[in-house]
Amino acid sequence: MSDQANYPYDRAALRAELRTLEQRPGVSKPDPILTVDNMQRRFGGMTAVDVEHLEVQRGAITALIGPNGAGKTTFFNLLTGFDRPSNGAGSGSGKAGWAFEGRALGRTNATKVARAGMIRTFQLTKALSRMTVLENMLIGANDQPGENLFVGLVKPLWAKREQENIERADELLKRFKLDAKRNDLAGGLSGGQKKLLEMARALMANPSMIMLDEPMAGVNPALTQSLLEHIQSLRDEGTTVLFVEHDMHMVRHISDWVVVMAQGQVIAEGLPEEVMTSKAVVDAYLGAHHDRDLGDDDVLTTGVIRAIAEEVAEEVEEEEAAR
Ligand SMILES: Nc1ncnc2c1ncn2[C@@H]1O[C@H](COP(=O)(O)OP(=O)(O)OP(=O)(O)O)[C@@H](O)[C@H]1O
Repeated sequence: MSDQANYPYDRAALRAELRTLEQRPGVSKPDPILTVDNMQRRFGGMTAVDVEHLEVQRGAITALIGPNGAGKTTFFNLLTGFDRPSNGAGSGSGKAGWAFEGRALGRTNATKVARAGMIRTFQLTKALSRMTVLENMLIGANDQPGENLFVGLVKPLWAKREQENIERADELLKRFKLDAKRNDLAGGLSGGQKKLLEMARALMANPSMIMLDEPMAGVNPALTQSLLEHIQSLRDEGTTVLFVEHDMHMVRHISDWVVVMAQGQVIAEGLPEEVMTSKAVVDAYLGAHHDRDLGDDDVLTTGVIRAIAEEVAEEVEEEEAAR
């Protein structure tokens, strides 16, 4: 799928390498594709994001979890140029600095971040819902003719590029089993199909890293497995995946590494089976939920945390017994 189709992916080797790392916030990774330093975002007197240092491992699926209001979406917005850090960006002391593939992104706008290969998914807005599935896909291409005056002026090149984009869109629609919906309005798709379209659209730009904001939200069980498989196959083809998700079963099953945020800070990092049951993490969730009435759609309730902790403990015991 991505340009790194020949990436020598070996999940066991990657996991083994990650297993050797110290499990603490800000730990260095063997091959980081994204590094973040000193990123702060305040809204009035409230600090929504305060990340001292974070590295995202190339080729891995990294989950970003944390209780409601932890700052995950704000952090995504900052990384992708849709928001600006309160402490400014650049290399000066006290400023936020972040680099993708070694390239500083602090002063880069959202379009350029996307061109650099870091693409996030977007929910279907009203305007996008009124467009067809194919039109949505074409919007995802990084080199839309309309965007580039020079290409727009050179008509034959323009037509060729558009044809290539259509071919790529058709390939992706087939892969995501949306080809039968190609000419339907995107607004008419089911919740799960919309999620697939968001992912397929992001892939039009051939990203080296894809950022998914709650890929499982609103997806019915029939499509859950298919979404999980798509995410895993992206990773297996060499695309780095960073995703925010509340569905802890999904996090546990597909992540190679988990980063936990609470109150704007990274409070823990590690292997899913270890970090998700660590005391600091459970306390962060319980603390956040402590004085609040949980809505029905809060997937991560105290009961779920306990159930996962028990499930993980059983698996660890079985693994140990098998050794
Ligand atoms: N534009 C804004 N103006 C004021 N406060 C904001 C704004 N955006 C986010 N916040 C606040 O910043 C904090 C972090 O919010 P954010 O949406 O990033 O958290 P989150 O971890 O993504 O939460 P959730 O899991 O519920 O989506 C919250 O307290 C939120 O109310």
